[in-house]
Amino acid sequence: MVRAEHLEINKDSKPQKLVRYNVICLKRVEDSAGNHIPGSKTCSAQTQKYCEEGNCNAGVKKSGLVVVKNMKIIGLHCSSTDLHAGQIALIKHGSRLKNCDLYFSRKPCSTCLKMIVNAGVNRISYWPGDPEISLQNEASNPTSTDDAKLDAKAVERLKSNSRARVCVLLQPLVCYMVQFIEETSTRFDFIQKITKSQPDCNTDFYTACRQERIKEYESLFLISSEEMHKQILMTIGLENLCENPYFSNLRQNMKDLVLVLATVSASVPVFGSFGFYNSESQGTNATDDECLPQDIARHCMIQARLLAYRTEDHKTGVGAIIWAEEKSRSCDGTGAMYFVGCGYNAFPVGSEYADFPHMDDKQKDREIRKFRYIIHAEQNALTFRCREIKPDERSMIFVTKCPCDECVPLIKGAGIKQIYAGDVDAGKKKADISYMKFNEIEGVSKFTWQLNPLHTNAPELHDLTARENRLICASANLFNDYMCSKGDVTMAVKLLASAFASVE
Ligand SMILES: Nc1ccn([C@@H]2O[C@H](COP(=O)(O)OP(=O)(O)OP(=O)(O)O)[C@@H](O)[C@H]2O)c(=O)n1
Repeated sequence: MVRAEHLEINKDSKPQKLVRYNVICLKRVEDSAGNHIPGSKTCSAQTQKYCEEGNCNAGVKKSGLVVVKNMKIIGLHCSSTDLHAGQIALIKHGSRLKNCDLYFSRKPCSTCLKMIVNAGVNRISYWPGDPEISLQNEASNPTSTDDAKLDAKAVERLKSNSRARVCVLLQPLVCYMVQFIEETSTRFDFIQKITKSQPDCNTDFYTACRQERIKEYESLFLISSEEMHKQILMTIGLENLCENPYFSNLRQNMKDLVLVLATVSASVPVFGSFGFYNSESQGTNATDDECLPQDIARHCMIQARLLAYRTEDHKTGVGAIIWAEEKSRSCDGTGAMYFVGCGYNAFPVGSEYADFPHMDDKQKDREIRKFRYIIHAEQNALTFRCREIKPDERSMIFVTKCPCDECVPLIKGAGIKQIYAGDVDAGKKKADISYMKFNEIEGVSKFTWQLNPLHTNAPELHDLTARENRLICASANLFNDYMCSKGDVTMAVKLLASAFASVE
C-alpha cells in the first residue's frame, strides 16, 4: 500500500535522501490550565483577533512537535499560551531527549533550540513555513520586528555550532497518493454511514467540508505570497531553496501535504449531529462513561486515520492511537492528556515483502490467508506504547475500524477505559477474523460514530443541507486553538489544527 516518505533537505545540500518514517500530524487543541481559549467567551474581541491571527504570545506562532526515540513516537506536544512546544517537550522528557529525533511544525526559536541542543538530541526537522518567531509579521512591518530577525540569526548560530542535525522536513508524496487518499477517504466508514442514513444526502457535505479544511490549513501552513516565502527562507538560512526548480518543488510538496491532511480530516466530518456516542452507558464510573468533547475525539480519530495509511495490508489499512488523561491536571502547564502509543496493521517487525500471505477471506485455501500473521493496529499500539496504562487514569483508544475478537479482550485486559471506533463491522462473523465480541464487551465504554441518540427523534437537527454544513465547518475557525479541553493535545503539523469545531 501507500507509504509516505520524508525528503530531508538541508541548507548545504540539494534534496538528498529519503527516509521512511511514521510521523503523524497532531496539534494542541486547548489549554486546560484555565488560560483563555481563543474563541471562548472569555476572550476579548481584541485578543480573539490577535489569536485568530495565530499571534498569541507576542509574535510567537503556535507550533507542534513530535518526539521520536528509536523510531518510536514517545511524545506529541503543542505550544500553550505560556509555553512553546519545545519547552513543553523539555519539561516532559528532560534528559531523555538525548538521541531523539524531533519534528517541528515550525522552525523552533532560539529559546527552545538552545535547550534542545543542550539535551543532546540527534536531529531536528522542521516545516519550512513561517518560523516560531514569526517573520511574516516582520515582512509586513519591517521596523518593529527586529527581534524576529535577531532570533533567526541566533537560531542559525546555534544550528551551526551544534552536533544535532537541523534540517527541513518534507514529504514528497508518492505518485497517485493524493488520488488514493481521496478515494479511500470518501469510502471511509464514517462517510458511508452518513450517506446511508441520510438517503437524500450525497457526498456534497464531504466535498464542502474538505474545501473548508483546505482553506484553513493553507492559511496555517502555507505562505500565500511567493515573494514573502522567499524572503523568509532567506532569513532562516535556506537561500539555496529560493531558486527554481527547488522553490517551486518545495511549494508544491507543501501544498500536496496540506491537501492530504485536509482530505483525511474531512473523512471524520463535522456533520449535523453525527459524532461519537455511547448508546449503552455502562453506568460504572461517571468519568469513564463521559465522552470526550466531539472535536477532540474527532481530532484523535483523524490521527488514527493518518496512521492507517502506513499499513502493510494491501486491502485494509487500520490505525489506532491511545491517549490517557492524567489525574493531576496542568502540573506543568501543558494540560492533562498524554500520548501513550500508536500503531497500524502490519506484518511482524522485520519481515520482508513475501514472507507472509496477503490473501483475504475470499481465498478458499485458509492456509494462505493473511489473518494469522498480520498484527492489528490495536496490537501494535499496545505493544509499542511508550507509557504504562494506569488503572486510575482514564485511557482511551481510537481505532479506525471496529475492534475484532482478537483485540477486544486485549483492550479490556490492558485496562483501557474507552474505545472510540466505527461499528459497521460489529457482529460480523468471518472464518478468520470476526467482530462478535465488540457488541458484548463490558466494563469498557464504547463511543461509536453515529447520530446523537438524543437527537434521533429530531430529524431537523441532523438533516442539514450541504450549505448549512459548510457554515458549521466555517465556525471551526473560531475554535482555532481549542481542541483538547482535557489537556495537552497531540500536535504535529498544525495541519490538523483548527479544523475541528464544536457544534454543540
Ligand atoms: N480493529 C481492527 C480490525 C481489523 N484490523 C486489520 O484489518 C484487516 C482485516 O480487515 P477486514 O476488513 O476484516 O478483512 P479484509 O479481508 O481486509 O476485508 P473484507 O471485509 O472484504 O473481508 C487485517 O489486516 C487486520 O489486521 C485491525 O488492524 N484492527
